[in-house]
Amino acid sequence: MGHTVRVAVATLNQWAMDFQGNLERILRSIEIAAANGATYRTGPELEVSGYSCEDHFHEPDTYLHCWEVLLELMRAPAAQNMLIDVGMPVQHRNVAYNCRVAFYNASIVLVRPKMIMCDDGNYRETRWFSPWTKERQTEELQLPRFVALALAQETVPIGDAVIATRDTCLGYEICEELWNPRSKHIDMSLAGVEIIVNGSGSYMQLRKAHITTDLIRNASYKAGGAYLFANLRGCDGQRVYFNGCSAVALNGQLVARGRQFALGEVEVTLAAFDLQDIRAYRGALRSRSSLAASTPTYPRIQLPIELAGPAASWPPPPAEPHATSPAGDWEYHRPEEEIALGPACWLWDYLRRSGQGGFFLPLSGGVDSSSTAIIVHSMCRLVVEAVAAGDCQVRDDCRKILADPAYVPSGAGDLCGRLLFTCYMGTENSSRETRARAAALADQIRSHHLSIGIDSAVAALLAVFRLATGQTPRFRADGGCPRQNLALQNIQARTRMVLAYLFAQLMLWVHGRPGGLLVLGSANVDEALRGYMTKYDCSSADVNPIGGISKVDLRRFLAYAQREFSLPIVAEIVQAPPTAELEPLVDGALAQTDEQDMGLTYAELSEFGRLRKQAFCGPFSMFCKLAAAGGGRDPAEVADKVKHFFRCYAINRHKMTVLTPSYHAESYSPDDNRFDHRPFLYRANWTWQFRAIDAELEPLTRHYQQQQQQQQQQQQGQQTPPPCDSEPASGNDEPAPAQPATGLDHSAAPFFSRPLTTTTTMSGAASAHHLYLAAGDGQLTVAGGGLTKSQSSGGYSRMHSSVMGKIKDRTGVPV
Ligand SMILES: Nc1ncnc2c1ncn2[C@@H]1O[C@H](COP(=O)(O)OP(=O)(O)OC[C@H]2O[C@@H]([n+]3cccc(C(=O)O)c3)[C@H](O)[C@@H]2O)[C@@H](O)[C@H]1O
Ligand SMILES: Nc1ncnc2c1ncn2[C@@H]1O[C@H](COP(=O)(O)OP(=O)(O)OP(=O)(O)O)[C@@H](O)[C@H]1O
Ligand SMILES: NC(=O)CC[C@H](N)C(=O)O
Repeated sequence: MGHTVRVAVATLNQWAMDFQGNLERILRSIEIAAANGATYRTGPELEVSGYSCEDHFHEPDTYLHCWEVLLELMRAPAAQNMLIDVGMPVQHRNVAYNCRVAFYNASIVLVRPKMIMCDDGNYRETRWFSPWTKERQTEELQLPRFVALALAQETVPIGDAVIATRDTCLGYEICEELWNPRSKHIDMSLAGVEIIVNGSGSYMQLRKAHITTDLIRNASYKAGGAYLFANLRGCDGQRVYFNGCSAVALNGQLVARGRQFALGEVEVTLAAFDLQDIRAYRGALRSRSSLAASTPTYPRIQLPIELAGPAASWPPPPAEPHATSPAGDWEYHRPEEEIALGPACWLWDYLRRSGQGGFFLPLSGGVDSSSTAIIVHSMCRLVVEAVAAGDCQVRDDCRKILADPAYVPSGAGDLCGRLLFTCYMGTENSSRETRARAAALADQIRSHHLSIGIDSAVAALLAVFRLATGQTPRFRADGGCPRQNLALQNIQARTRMVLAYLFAQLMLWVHGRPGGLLVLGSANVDEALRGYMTKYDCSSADVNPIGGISKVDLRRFLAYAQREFSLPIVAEIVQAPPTAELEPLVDGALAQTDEQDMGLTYAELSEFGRLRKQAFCGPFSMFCKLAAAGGGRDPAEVADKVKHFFRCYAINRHKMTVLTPSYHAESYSPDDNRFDHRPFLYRANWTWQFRAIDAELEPLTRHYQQQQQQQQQQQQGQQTPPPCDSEPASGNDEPAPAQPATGLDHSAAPFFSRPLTTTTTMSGAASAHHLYLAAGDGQLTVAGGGLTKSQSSGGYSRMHSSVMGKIKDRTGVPV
């Protein structure tokens, strides 16, 4: 008798409503598990139906087909003599639950419904499912008649129970239950559950991967035991990319892990661990043991089998290409790598599942469309690597897309030349430089490139207008008013979109291939937020891989791609000032740059975007935060920028309702369709809110002016005493914090570039607000205790300004 258990954790690239494909992928993972001697197999959340079925979870068919798939799995030869659980929706007494269903041979052992739902970000679980709220209770689930008949089993326990085998005990927490402060693994592990299993549907966001790993590691460190985390990976039919990273942790250490980004549809992470190590570890945690002694027990479903076996009986380590182990050191991808890999994998899923023959991209030679082109190139690199590594699924998908049954890519360039069609669409306002940059990039990534002129199309449309109205609109440079100037820009931009769809439909016909191309969009998140885009121009496309990524991160990505993918032209693309090139040159010089046009820099926009969505700031608190961060800026200037931003945002919010579906990469995404639910008809002058800013501005401006005077005096060599309200309170100064690990790019942040310390404490709601405010980046950097309450009793606003006066930067200068 051994004590060592070998477990298999499956990472699956499932597809919502693809019951056939999902069944095959689950089966494949079971076969790999069996071939590698695992006695237990688990997989991701809702793996049978796919996670993103959404309102299909209201359809009885979805439940029916899940039970049908389950029966198929239970009958499979590879599934015999192994404890297996799968994620699927189950209805019990007219309530739908998101469940793990455990079975052994021909018997369903337990149905464990999810107890804590996820409703943040892109998640909407309570729209379809209810949480199981009866703690440590089970009921009998009446199996559907055809299942009962097939299995000769009428009912199965459903509820908050665990499975006790002869040698160990196993329990479930499903995805969000790990993220919640009352995580289910805590009570279960105190009640003697040794193996905690988490089937997840966790999607990727930039800089998020470490969170899941930390949670798993911490869970098994504090509670002891084995923690099995199985996640989905890829695009299952929605904007998100499921994040992979399935892992096994034991007593605080990761012992096996799967990949975050990969094209393979099935990956099985194997791990073996000694149950005695869990017992020894837990026994030595004395505080845990005394708590465990008084912890109420769970209903235990007795299963008379053994999960452990003598290691000698196992087959030799896997020759399987899809099996990975062990963990080694967990390496996180940097954000720029995440951009290179995540959207690339997502695009691959989208392309092969859409049945289209490739991509068409209007390539302007600017940062955004170039980033999109390079992401497709990155996708081609991944495809070539996977084919070279022997992934037949990827090879076959590739052949199907290209309609070439014998195709083997000779390199990423070769594949890119067949999959990606780029097109520069110049007008008389386009410069030689952007045309040349687009051509050079196409050459370096080896896309199939065209460079065309669209002036005749624009002229034809304007002729129709002239004929109908007798009027000829003029550019500003020729004496036209802003309305005419804008209309003349937008007609160029929209003509590009019409032509893009024409070329996408016909380019494969021209090349003698069947099918059409998906049109790629490259509008970026910040421009969308500001409304600096033409509705239904090339920002409207079939799909947009960069629509959730800020310009700041895109630039980092381009720098990375230049190096890693050897694309020298990218240096020029990054350095060139972003411009739309829709207005005529003035005296041969560029008359239009994006930042000038927008009245905001991209760095500022990025900051506003974060404050609006991630910090939930309205105009007033956005102003307060930015004014507090100071950076030596005139508060009046900050107020103007904030108002300008909110005005533009309000006027243009309607554009978010028709944003092209894009890869979800950031929690500040303004995607109105799924993620950022707001009105699209605003009172754009924000009367009430802007008045609050103005009231706040007055004392701040006074203070700012004082400060300016002081600095001038200091510069003139005069020693002047500091104003009384900026006197440091002794003992309260803390050293300036190290650069916080919040993901904020301080090098690019215009307002928050200086970490702050404060010399005051505050009380009540206002103080909490402003403590955070002073830090400006989610990190409290405030000296503790010892200060009097604000003298102000005159309400929120006055208290705020008195506090503001006491906030200092690291050199002690009040801001
Ligand atoms: N609340 C509301 N709900 C629904 N629709 C609303 C609306 N308010 C206006 N509209 C409609 O929206 C339309 C106006 O939006 P739109 O046509 O986009 O036009 P508009 O926003 O006026 O102009 C496009 C903007 O993009 C900028 N731009 C500059 C350079 C390059 C590019 C580029 O794309 O290459 C763009 C340009 O400077 C300008 O700020 C109109 O049809 C109007 O009736
Ligand atoms: N001269 C052009 N040729 C081809 N496509 C263009 C051209 N100008 C613009 N586009 C397309 O229209 C989209 C929106 O144009 P816009 O001027 O707003 O560019 P952008 O969002 O700043 O992107 P980029 O950085 O790629 O120029 C671009 O991303 C690109 O796909
Ligand atoms: N499916 C879920 O329960 C998601 C849980 C979690 N909040 C995540 O982002 O991964």
